[in-house]
Amino acid sequence: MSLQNPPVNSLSLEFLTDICISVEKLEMDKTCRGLIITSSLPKVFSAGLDIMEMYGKSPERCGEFWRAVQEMWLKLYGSNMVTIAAINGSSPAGGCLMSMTCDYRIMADNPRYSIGLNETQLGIVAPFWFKDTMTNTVGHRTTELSLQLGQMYNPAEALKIGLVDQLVPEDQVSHYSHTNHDQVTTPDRSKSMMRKPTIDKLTSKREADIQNFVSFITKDSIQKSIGMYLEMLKKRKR
Ligand SMILES: CC/C=C\C/C=C\C/C=C\CC/C=C/CC(=O)SCCNC(=O)CCNC(=O)[C@H](O)C(C)(C)COP(=O)(O)OP(=O)(O)OC[C@H]1O[C@@H](n2cnc3c(N)ncnc32)[C@H](O)[C@@H]1OP(=O)(O)O
Repeated sequence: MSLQNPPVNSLSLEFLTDICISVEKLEMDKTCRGLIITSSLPKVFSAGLDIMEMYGKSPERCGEFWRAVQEMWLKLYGSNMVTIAAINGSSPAGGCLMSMTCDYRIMADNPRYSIGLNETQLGIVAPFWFKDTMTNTVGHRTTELSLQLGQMYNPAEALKIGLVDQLVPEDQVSHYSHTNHDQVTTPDRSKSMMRKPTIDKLTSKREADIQNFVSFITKDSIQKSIGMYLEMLKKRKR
């Protein structure tokens, strides 16, 4: 599955819906045992959630958006396929979350790329299931430090903390993700045994999580920080 939503593969409601439909189709295809997620765009795996979906939108629309974010996570984290993230560019926040849902992460060894949960930098708190996914990937202490600082990691740092499993030359990410994943076997009951408690936690709190998100994101103070962050993103470009 090659992500293609220019300019930066931000996860809008529409794009998330497309991703969910694609994963569902593959999941039902009995001939398909594995899924490699990568990006068709240069330099960016995914810029994470589309910030425009969280800025100036109605509570109803925000709720619909958040349900789609949850659905993407539930489908990928609970997938019965072998899943590999071929991270061929930067992958902040929701992009990092998406790659952490996979069984194995291969990243391009380019120091200009970064990956991590940077929500703190936007003035928001990472939702509990983002935190749980990271804890399951890199452990409690690293997650605590990482979330408090909104830390982004270059590929070497990401490998060191176990946020990615393998670094490969940039032009070989696709090759390695198709051929070099002996460490990942066909998902059996171990995968669901390891992930089920985390999945059940969100499933049982899904509606409350949507309500929390909507009331948090529509607050004036949060809207103001998101607006400032958007300005910063645009200025940084000039
Ligand atoms: C108390 C708590 C109670 C309850 C808690 C409940 C809920 C918690 C609340 C909220 C949780 C919300 C979770 C959010 C997770 C996210 O994923 S937020 C998104 C975070 N993403 C980012 O910060 C990424 C920002 N982007 C970048 O760093 C760079 O763009 C990137 C490195 C990806 C690529 O760089 P480059 O190739 O140089 O591209 P540009 O920076 O020039 O960008 C091109 C244009 O794209 C626009 N853009 C970039 N990222 C986004 C995005 N995520 N969404 C929308 N638009 C984006 C950028 O502004 C440029 O636009 P322009 O061309 O200027 O119009």
